[in-house]
Amino acid sequence: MKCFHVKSHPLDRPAYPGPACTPIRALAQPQHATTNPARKGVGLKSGAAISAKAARNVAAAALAPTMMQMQEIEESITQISSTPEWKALEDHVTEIERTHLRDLLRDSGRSEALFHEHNKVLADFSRQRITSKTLELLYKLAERAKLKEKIEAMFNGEHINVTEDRAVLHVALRAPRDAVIEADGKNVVPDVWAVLDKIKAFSDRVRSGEWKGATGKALTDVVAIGIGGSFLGPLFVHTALRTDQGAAGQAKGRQLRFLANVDPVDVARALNGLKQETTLVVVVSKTFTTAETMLNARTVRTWLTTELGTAAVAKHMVAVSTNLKLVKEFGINPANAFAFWDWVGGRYSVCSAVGVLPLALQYGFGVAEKFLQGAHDVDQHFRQAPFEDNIPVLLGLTGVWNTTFLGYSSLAILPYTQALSKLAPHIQQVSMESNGKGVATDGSRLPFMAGEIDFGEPGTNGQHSFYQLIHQGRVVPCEFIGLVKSQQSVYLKGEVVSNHDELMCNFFAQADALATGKTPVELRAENVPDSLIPHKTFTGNRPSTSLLLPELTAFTTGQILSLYENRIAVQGFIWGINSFDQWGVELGKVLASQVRAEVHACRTKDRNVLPSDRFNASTTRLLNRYLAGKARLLYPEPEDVFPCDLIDSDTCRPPSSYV
Ligand SMILES: O=P(O)(O)OC[C@H]1O[C@](O)(CO)[C@@H](O)[C@@H]1O
Repeated sequence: MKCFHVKSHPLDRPAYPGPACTPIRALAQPQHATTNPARKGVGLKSGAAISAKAARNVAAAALAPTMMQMQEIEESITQISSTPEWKALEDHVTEIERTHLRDLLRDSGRSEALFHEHNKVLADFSRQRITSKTLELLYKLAERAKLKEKIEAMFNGEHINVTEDRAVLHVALRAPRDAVIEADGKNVVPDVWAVLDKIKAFSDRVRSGEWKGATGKALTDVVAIGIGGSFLGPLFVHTALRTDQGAAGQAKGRQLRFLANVDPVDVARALNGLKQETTLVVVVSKTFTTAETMLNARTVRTWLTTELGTAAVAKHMVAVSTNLKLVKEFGINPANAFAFWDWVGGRYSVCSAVGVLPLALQYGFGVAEKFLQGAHDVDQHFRQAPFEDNIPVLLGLTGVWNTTFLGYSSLAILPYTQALSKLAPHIQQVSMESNGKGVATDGSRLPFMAGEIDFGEPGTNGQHSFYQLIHQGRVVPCEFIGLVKSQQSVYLKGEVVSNHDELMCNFFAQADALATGKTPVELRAENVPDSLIPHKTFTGNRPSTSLLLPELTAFTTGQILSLYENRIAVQGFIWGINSFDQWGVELGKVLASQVRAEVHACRTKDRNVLPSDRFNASTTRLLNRYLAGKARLLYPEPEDVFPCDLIDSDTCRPPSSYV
């Protein structure tokens, strides 16, 4: 195995040049009020001790009208946990604790009322620990939290992302061409469709072979470089479509791969077996400053240009970003850049060029468009259906009920199809980066835990992994997703059921097993020895929701995406938090850059030991062990011109002339 060393490109910016990432402090936090970075120069003095109310007023006066509207919405409800509606739900918990799902499920009228359907998406909430009274109380909480108004504020392009002073309009990315959705007084839909049209034209040219690489060959393979929201959503959709017959038929002879991790192992895996002359690289980064993505982009650019020459970048590299200036500085022709906008959050960007470009290159624009239509379909349902019949709202409300009131802090996402194996990783980011917050939108500290811990695996694999815990250990609310029809049909003559039926038998059985459990009485009736009865007893009463869809296509994949995105928004709106910023991610980035500076100093100056005052004793010791290790690699001084040489991985050193 060889590794290669990459010289810096003349067009590269200095390392990690992004704006200083000062985590925002709460606007209205009494002891820590400070400047809102979204409105430079109008904040409060750091450390000033003022009342929360005064802070809100000063901050509000300095904010845009749309942000003030949002503040007004919040004004009457902060904190949601001090309202009578919240208290009523807390009191209701004792009533629910006296019930058991085993009994609740005997009431067929209740079950009937807890089924909801939208455009063939069937949702069964009957295995949630709820009664009609629970729902009534949750609707009252939603009213108190101004859920309806907040949903409207989102669709109307108000700046509900208050800490970044931005609209949150990913719903506009999947709106039909003739829709009107305004952000800051401008209809954004024509801009969205201008980019979609550009993607269609470009992907048609690449797929037809009209767009040729540097050696005149058609580009059949695509490597999409991006991380977080610039990776997980597109990977989820690509994984969902790979075995869909309609989509797969469009992808014959083509490959789509992703490179996310800055780990050189991921580079090696992503490029393994690919030929530069038939590869198109899509660099996907909203900011175009993300350290991992930019290093990977430079690495792959070197992989291309070493083989094909510098001019090949024009034919082999395109970009998706909101930062077209940096795209140009990187060396990608702006004509080959696909824009999106700051009103699209990274984790909500799969319906922008972030997802649509790689998907259109792989499956054709028509398939990608169906995905957008599916997401739009559920957006419409979310905006229009009464809460009592609104699947994303009910998913969100039951999520709040489970997490906040019943105290179950996690959620298992359990699709019974391998094609949805990347749903849980995507939703982990959407949910946990959105709702993993410790402060309300006004900056006051939350007196309760927001957010939930999301994880999941496709059934039945998960059953042989962590289901023991969810059946008998901690209570983990589950979301089961099943399909009536599989993407692949297999039935072996003589088998009791088809392969898909076998899979789905588990889908139905698991939800009931969790709800009803198994009692000692039942076990005795089955002659289970007394010594084993405690081990085989399952208390049951473990909540779940089942979603049943007709099949998994581009359209229904879009529906699933919108169900989750909007469910997560509902939870954030109820908790009174800003689900659309991610300041928590920044702290780690800042610390990583301090470590990077020290590692660089050690590598370039052949300094063996870190000065002891840089980090704590633990980190210093670990870093010293790392720096002294076998993988030690000496860098040339920065001014050295360093050709892209392959280095032997045994010594992991560049050629001796450069050391
Ligand atoms: O698209 P970018 O700007 O490279 O950012 C990648 C990801 O980094 C984050 O900012 C933090 O993980 C995400 O929100 C985003 O999706």
